Amino acid sequence: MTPIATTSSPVLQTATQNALVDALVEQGWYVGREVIDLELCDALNHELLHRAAYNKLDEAGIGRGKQHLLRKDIRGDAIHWLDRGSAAQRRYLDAMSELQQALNHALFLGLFEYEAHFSHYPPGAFYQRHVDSFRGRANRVISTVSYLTPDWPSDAGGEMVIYHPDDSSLEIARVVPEAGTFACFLSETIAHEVLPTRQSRTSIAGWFRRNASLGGVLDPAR
Ligand SMILES: O=C(O)CCC(=O)C(=O)O
Ligand SMILES: [Fe+2]
Repeated sequence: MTPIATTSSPVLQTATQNALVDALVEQGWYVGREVIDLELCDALNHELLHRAAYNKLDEAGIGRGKQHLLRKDIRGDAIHWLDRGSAAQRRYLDAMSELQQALNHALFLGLFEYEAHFSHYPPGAFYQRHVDSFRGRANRVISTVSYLTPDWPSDAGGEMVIYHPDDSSLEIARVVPEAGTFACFLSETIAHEVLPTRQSRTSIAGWFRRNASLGGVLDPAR
C-alpha cells in the first residue's frame, strides 16, 4: 500500500525564496515562472471564479481609507480580500508569512503584516501605470503578485509591465499572467501596469507592510 503523504510540497521552494531575495537586493524586482504550486493555484482560481460568477466581488478602487475612489478609467478589476476562509487561502497566506520571515531575516526590513486580495479582470480591463506605495508613507514595502489562470494564450494581452526604478517610462519586463508565475517588487520604487486583457484574468495581489501609524492615528490597511 502507498503511504498517504502527510506533508504537502512547499508553496515556494527555499531555492526560489533565496533567488527572490537576491533579485530584490540587486534590481528591486523578481519574476519566477512555475514557482507557485499549481494545485494551489488551481484551488485559488476556482474560488475566485466562483465568486466572480456569483457577484461576490467588490469593484476595486484607488486610494485608501477616506480617499478611496472608484475609477474604472484607472483600474477595472474586482476584488476580494483574503480572509483565511478556505484551506487554499490559508495555505497561500502561510507561505507568504514564511516568505515574510525570510525577507526579514535576510534584509532586516521589519515587515510585520501581509495583506492580499484576489483580483478578477474581466475582458477589456486594465490597471494604468502606478506605484503601490507613496514615498514618505512607506507602509507598503514589498508587493507580490501570484497569477492563477492556467495556459495563458500569447495573444490574450493582460501582461504586467514593470518599469525601471529610475525612469518610470522605461519598460524593463513584461510578465505573462500565467498560473505558477510569482512577481515581487519594491512597492515604492517600481512602477508597473496591467495591459488591457482580452480574456478573464485572475490573480492575487499582496503587500508586506510596515506599520506607518503616527501620533496615535491608525494607518488603515485598505
Ligand atoms: O495583477 C497584476 O499584474 C498587478 C496588479 C497591481 O498592480 C495591483 O493590484 O496593484
Ligand atoms: Fe500595483
